[in-house]
Amino acid sequence: MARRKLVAGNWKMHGLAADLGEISAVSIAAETAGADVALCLPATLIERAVRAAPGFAIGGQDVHQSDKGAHTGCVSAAMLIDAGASLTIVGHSERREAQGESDADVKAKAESALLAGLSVILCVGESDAVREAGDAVSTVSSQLDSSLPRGDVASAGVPDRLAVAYEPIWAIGTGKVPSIADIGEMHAALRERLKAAYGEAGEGVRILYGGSVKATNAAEIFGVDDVDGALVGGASLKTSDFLPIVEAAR
Ligand SMILES: O=C(CO)COP(=O)(O)O
Repeated sequence: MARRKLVAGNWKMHGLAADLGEISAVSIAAETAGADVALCLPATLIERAVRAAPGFAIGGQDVHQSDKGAHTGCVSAAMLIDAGASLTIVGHSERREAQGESDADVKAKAESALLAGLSVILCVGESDAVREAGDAVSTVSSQLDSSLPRGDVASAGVPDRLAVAYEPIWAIGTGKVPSIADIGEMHAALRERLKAAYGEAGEGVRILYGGSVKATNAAEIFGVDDVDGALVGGASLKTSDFLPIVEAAR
């Protein structure tokens, strides 16, 4: 099945008003790109980015599972939408690790975001130790099984508004990338899990690769079956690094 590629940048804890020019430059290039393009920004920058780049897909990096309440420091899906966001990341390994988010938390976050009308990039990925032990595919498959939105929420958001990002933890920010064969094996396994969860609709869910994606390796990674785009960290911060990756997805 032909799926349009999605190249999303995750700015993590980077980005000030001085960087709005980078965002508007990406948004202009995105108008003629052969792929969908998005930037997931710190919450503080979302509203100004939406003003600087009208019509461009701006996202958050996390969302709380509740609509509102006594959750100091958290942001709800309604708040992201209110700021002009159209998507959000959930389940990034940096949050799973540092904030102790479980698969059940990630599932609840994805369901809350989809119900509110956001698109979701749901991240999964294995540690170095799991990869070394030969358990990467089984571990990440079961992580996906227990993080995926289910029930009525799933049918409202699948396949158009859900993407999965496979991000091996050991490849994030390290310059290390799995072999092309390993990426292909993992993405094929995740496609099977998506079809098991959603039937044929699982064919439409995009599976992104993330972890040290650069202009120099993007084209080869995008050529792998069931790689439907990328979630890019460090190389999304500068237009000059990011746009060649977007171009490689054409
Ligand atoms: O974590 C990532 C994107 O969410 C990947 O980060 P890097 O592209 O910097 O390795």
